[in-house]
Amino acid sequence: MTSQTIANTPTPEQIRRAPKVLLHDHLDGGLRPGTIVELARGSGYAQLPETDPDKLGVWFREAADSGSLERYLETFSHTVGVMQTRDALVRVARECAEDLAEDGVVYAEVRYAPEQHLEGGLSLEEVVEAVNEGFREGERLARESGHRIRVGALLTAMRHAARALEIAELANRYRDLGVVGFDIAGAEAGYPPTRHLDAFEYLKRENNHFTIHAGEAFGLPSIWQALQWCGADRLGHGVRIIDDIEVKDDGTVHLGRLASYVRDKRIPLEMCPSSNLQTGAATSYVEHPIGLLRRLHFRTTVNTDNRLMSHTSMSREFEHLVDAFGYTLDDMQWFSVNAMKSAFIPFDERLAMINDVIKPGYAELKSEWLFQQTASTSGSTVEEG
Ligand SMILES: O=c1[nH]cnc2c1ncn2[C@@H]1O[C@H](CO)[C@@H](O)[C@H]1O
Ligand SMILES: [Zn+2]
Repeated sequence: MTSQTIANTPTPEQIRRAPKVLLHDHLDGGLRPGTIVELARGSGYAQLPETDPDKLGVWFREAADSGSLERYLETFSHTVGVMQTRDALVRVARECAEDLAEDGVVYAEVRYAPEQHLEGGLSLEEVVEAVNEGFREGERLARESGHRIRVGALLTAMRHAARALEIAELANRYRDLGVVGFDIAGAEAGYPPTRHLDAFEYLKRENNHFTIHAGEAFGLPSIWQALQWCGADRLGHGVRIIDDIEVKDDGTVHLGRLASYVRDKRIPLEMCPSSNLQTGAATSYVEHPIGLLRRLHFRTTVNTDNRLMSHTSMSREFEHLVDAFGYTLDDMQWFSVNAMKSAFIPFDERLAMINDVIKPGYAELKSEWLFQQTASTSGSTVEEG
């Protein structure tokens, strides 16, 4: 191993400081346990399984660790349950932006389903405006404590419900006003994305952007529909694309037509390793398809999905991947640039984030070893030649 590769294996501290880009994070999957307890107390929500924040955090992680997407999703009734007022939404969104910024995320697209936050009498518009306000506050507070982050919202429609067109119209109305795109989420098996074709066709006519949760709890047909019937710009998870890739005994790799299409068209895959382990979409970090997909140069990105349920953060996801695959700061930069290229904000802004924020951030981290080595070993590892 050369000194360069030793230095390039990032420490947890470097991973945290590295500029990271997050495309797949659910607002209602990332609350601080302490906030849930306080919001429940304030609103009279009495169904929480624990009222001690630490125990509640453990409860979410364990309950979500069920091996099935359906059971994983049941835990959201408690977070959604305390997000029914304007103040609660502003607070949760503000803390989300602050927590991501603290973790070194410089750009995030955070999604939630407005239709799930109407029980306290808010309108869809009031929900969107409250969340946007929280994100703006969080960005400002982050800046005051020395972090820079930009957060855009994705509006999600629930795939078992029938409000997708309405939510797509909402996303279009709030375009350039804090909302950057649209998504569908919820149980995948039995709810193919083509159920919501009208919403996707509407968004295409409006030149708007959308991603679809596909290839998580269901396989290739779901990915195929999301791309070829619905026209998704990105795939939420998409891990099952691995079913269309054959690795032969001699190490050669054969891609089926769909996997080839995904790679050739540079379709971004929003991969969420820890979440996949909990829902049974993958068996371990080492065996997670992200390793192969990155090697094969698919447009792979690293994401959190639900920081609360998966007890994770962007830094933790990268720590797991560094452990499993020996990734370096160069790999981290590759994932981050991939994610930024795949964001739903305008091209010039993506480019500026890549050239003026992400690349300089990694260059700074990557250069640190030069100075550390000079100071600590004063030339003892210099090779003759
Ligand atoms: O990994 C996932 N797959 C599918 N649906 C999900 C996942 N994580 C969260 N949600 C669903 O998206 C809603 C809006 O944020 C959440 O309430 C949850 O039901
Ligand atoms: Zn998700």
